Amino acid sequence: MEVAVRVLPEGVEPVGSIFDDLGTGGTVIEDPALSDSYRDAPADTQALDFSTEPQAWPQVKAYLPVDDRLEERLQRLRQALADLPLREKPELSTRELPETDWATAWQAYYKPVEVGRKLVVKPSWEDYQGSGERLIIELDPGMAFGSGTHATTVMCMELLEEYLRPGDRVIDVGTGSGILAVTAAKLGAGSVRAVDNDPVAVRVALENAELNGVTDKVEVLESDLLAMLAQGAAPADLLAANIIADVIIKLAADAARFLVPGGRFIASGIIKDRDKDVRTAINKAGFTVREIKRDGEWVAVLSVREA
Ligand SMILES: C[S@@+](CC[C@H](N)C(=O)[O-])C[C@H]1O[C@@H](n2cnc3c(N)ncnc32)[C@H](O)[C@@H]1O
Repeated sequence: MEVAVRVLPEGVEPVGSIFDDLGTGGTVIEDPALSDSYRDAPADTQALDFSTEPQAWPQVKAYLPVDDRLEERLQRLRQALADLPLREKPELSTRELPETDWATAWQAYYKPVEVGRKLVVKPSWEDYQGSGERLIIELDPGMAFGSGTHATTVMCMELLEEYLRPGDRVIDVGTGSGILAVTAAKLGAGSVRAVDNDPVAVRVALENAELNGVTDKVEVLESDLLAMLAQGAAPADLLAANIIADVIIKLAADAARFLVPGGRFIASGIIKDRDKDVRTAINKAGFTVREIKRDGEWVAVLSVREA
């Protein structure tokens, strides 16, 4: 059930706290004043629907399961709203929504994506009828980043296709769904060490390694960047990191330490305004930039560790 409370601006936070206490697990705030401030803004706000004149007060919405606790929760909500010391009483409305499996609704829009010359990313629940020439990366990204549809992932996969050599020892930093780790294994890497600081990503990456039958090659660890990969452990021939510019800058010196001379460093997640800063850090860490890929706002950089 959608529960909406229209309230004076100063009541938005208190209403949010009331919803928190009810255990709604999050709220939506629709603030006409905020929408008005976007009204004259250009291009990227065009998706907002201004077709109906907004009422003056903001609205706080939350969602409750329709179960035997609903009536008691609504009663507590009404009481808490009545107790708020506001100049005007908030207005409460409720609306029952059709049952949808929100957690999996996105799956309907996730289809196989061909990447580069030799790869295809296939959702685990979809069929793919290709010519049989592409390597299939089976994927269920769940709550982890890395479905193969983001420009940064695609550019990293294309660079892997181009620069990975059979038998390479690979490190994938910020593995997310494990998409780059699995791609590396399928392209012929000898071993892949994948790390992420998000335990959900670690679990999902392992599941995807299993789905693709590459657990003999892919190891997944929870780690802040390279912290859990002991210094002095086997060096790598190729290191990929699709995170964000600031993290790549922080990682560059360690990446150089982990790579053999001539080792390749694929860095992405770089927004184009930060491209120069990242390349400066990469050069300073002892790499020579060999290739730069761009797609819209995003940049990926392939560099090689100098001898
Ligand atoms: C943009 S996603 C990339 C996922 C996947 N590698 C891809 O190319 O699609 C970045 C991932 O880096 C992880 N990450 C961010 N900061 C990190 C850190 N300090 N150490 C390890 N992983 C990190 C995030 O949890 C996220 O899963």
